[in-house]
Amino acid sequence: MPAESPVPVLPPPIRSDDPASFPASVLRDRHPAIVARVLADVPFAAPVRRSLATLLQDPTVTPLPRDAHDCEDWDRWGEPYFGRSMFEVPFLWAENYFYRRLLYATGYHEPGPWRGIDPFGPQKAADVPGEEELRALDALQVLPEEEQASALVAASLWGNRADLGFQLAQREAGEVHERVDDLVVDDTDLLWKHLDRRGAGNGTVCVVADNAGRELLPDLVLIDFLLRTGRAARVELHVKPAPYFVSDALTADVLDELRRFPADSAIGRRLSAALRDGTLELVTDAFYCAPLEFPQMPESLAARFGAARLTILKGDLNYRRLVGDRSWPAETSFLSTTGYFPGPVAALRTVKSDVVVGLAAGAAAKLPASWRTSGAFAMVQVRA
Ligand SMILES: O=P(O)(O)OC[C@@]1(O)O[C@H](CO)[C@@H](O)[C@@H]1O
Repeated sequence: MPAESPVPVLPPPIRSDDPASFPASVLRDRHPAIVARVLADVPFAAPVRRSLATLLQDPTVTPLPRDAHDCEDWDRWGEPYFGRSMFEVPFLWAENYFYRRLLYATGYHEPGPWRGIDPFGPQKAADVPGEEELRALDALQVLPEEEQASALVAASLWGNRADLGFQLAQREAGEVHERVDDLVVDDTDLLWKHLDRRGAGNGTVCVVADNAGRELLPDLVLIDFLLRTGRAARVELHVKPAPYFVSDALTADVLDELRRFPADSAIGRRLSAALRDGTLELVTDAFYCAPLEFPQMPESLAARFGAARLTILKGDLNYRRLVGDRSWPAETSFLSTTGYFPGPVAALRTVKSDVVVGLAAGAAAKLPASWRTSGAFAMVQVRA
């Protein structure tokens, strides 16, 4: 570890026990709004509606029912927390637990007619990119390569606002924030410099996706650019194995998105061909829906990231899992919190939760009070 990046003292994990905090508002206000929307969108029968209501009424963390296929994993992960309130356990853990219980209630994994039905499907379908967005991204191909590169990073970065859980909460609270488009850390040049250094790693770029729809579309166009310009010999697109945080992308969402490219779009055709010949590989892992952070990733993922030229992590939640969902002082170095990651890593994230590292000294104090949760600010951080 370089001298300027000593291993920082670990601050405590973020919890939701302060009623005035952002995490408390997520558990208290956002989760019920998410459940209400699922119940409005999908005609689930009474038992499902009852289980979802119970989940909201009683915040006590309990083991998963014995017929859940992964109950033993959750027994292990939940052991320190069973019997406690979701508001007292680490925030990241509590959120993961909420989504897991929601999927259990709707029978997503269980044998039966509702197996594999995405409870957030109707919301995802209602928020798809329009023809205009597709055409605008398509049109970038005529620009000089450098301009395409910066436009695509910006599109992929700001696409991260397409987070339906976040939008739902803002609408409920009547807070639609002004879109300031401010980058509080911008390592974009470093990102391209690293990718231009051909020969680093095995030529693979891993993209760990976040939201489907409006975020996934620019991600796919960025992937096409990386492949088309030789900045990546192959790309792995990592998606969630099950519905998660409302709008997170699944394999089915990638396929839906590819179908949305106009028939005359070369991008759509190239991406489908890349999937067929393996230069674009879809990857998923149970880790992505587990209440864990990247230091706890399985060997198989660590090996992929370790061999890659670069891993691009999209979104707020991946950021929290990368640096640790803790109350870091904002000036903590990005390098020191990501030193464990097995290969070069870039985070593209609009700031939608309290966790932030890598800011210049004094920079946070100049930002508006709600800057960590408004979604108006963003960061591109790279550890090459
Ligand atoms: O990962 P994403 O889609 O960028 O954001 C996920 C998010 O909306 O969910 C959490 C609160 O539930 C926060 O981390 C963040 O605001």
